Amino acid sequence: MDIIFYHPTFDANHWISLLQRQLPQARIREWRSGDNGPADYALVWHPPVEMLRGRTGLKAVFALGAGVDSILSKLKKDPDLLPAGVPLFRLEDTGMAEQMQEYAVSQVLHWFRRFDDYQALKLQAKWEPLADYEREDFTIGILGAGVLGGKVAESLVGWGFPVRCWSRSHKNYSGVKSFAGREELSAFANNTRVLINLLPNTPETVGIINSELVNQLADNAYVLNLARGVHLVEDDLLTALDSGKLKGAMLDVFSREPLPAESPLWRHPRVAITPHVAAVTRPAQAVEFISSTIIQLDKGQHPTGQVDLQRGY
Ligand SMILES: NC(=O)C1=CN([C@@H]2O[C@H](COP(=O)(O)OP(=O)(O)OC[C@H]3O[C@@H](n4cnc5c(N)ncnc54)[C@H](OP(=O)(O)O)[C@@H]3O)[C@@H](O)[C@H]2O)C=CC1
Ligand SMILES: O=CC(=O)O
Repeated sequence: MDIIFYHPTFDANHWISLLQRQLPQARIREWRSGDNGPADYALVWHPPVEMLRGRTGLKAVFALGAGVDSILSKLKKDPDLLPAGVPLFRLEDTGMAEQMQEYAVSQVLHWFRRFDDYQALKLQAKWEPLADYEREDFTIGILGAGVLGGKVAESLVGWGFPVRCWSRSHKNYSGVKSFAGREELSAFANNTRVLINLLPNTPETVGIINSELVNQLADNAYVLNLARGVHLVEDDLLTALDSGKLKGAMLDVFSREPLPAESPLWRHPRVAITPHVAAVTRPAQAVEFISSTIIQLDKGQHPTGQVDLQRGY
């Protein structure tokens, strides 16, 4: 079995040695421009078109992340990016769910315990105990209830918050109220105090966090965007923060990354920012998932993780 690997920034030697341990029989190499040698599987992130063009003999391509929007948007512009008929797989969890849980739980607790207010008071040297928030007034609404959204929901249920989720199809997560489809989006938003986004970037989800949605949230609501910048209409967010509808926002992802220095988001006192680090690819866990998927494919089985190219996730 031949495997080719390409990532613009990852340490290819490290990945190849991890893969080799899991798949000792495989011949694994870093792909470089001009390499037209044999390949059964390709592991990629932002692959050059030349890498996969015409490789119809591939058994699968693996994206080295959870979101495949960058690959699918390039594919629209250049159909040679992925050989027709070859399945595309993405990383399912591989350590990202735990990171998303840490991020979401810590930020929800930060807002729930009013650390944002205490930080503002501290800057004025004011000693002022504030009234506690009640959990029943702190409904958490999670947009996207898949691999990552489902796990984040589970962890927030564990902290005793009322949790609801919104997805394409209804879910049956313990302690979580499920809403599905556009027709239930308003009911989902109504009374949501903390809106967490874990949707994939598809034509249906772009711009979903806009004035219309935000105005349906509870008053003094918060937005936590962990998925993709294009989901959020940044001007609508700033308007809602300035009008007082929203109390705060924490953003990990932006429509332009790195976020340009002139963006007003950097300077807004109630916006917190991290540089797209909510959940990073963990090589050892990713390699375990990819190797096990390869073994299942080689046995003619149907592993999970295949991207539906029509649906876009
Ligand atoms: N900031 C970061 O560091 C990272 C961000 N991400 C982002 O998180 C996203 C989610 O990842 P993951 O949980 O693995 O993805 P999944 O594919 O497992 O889950 C996606 C969820 O979104 C729902 N969904 C998709 N389209 C719609 C729609 N049109 N209407 C309603 N619901 C919809 C799906 O519904 P259904 O279940 O019914 O199909 C599913 O519940 C990734 O696509 C990526 O963009 C991922 C990793 C790191
Ligand atoms: O944003 C990261 C990903 O894996 O998707």
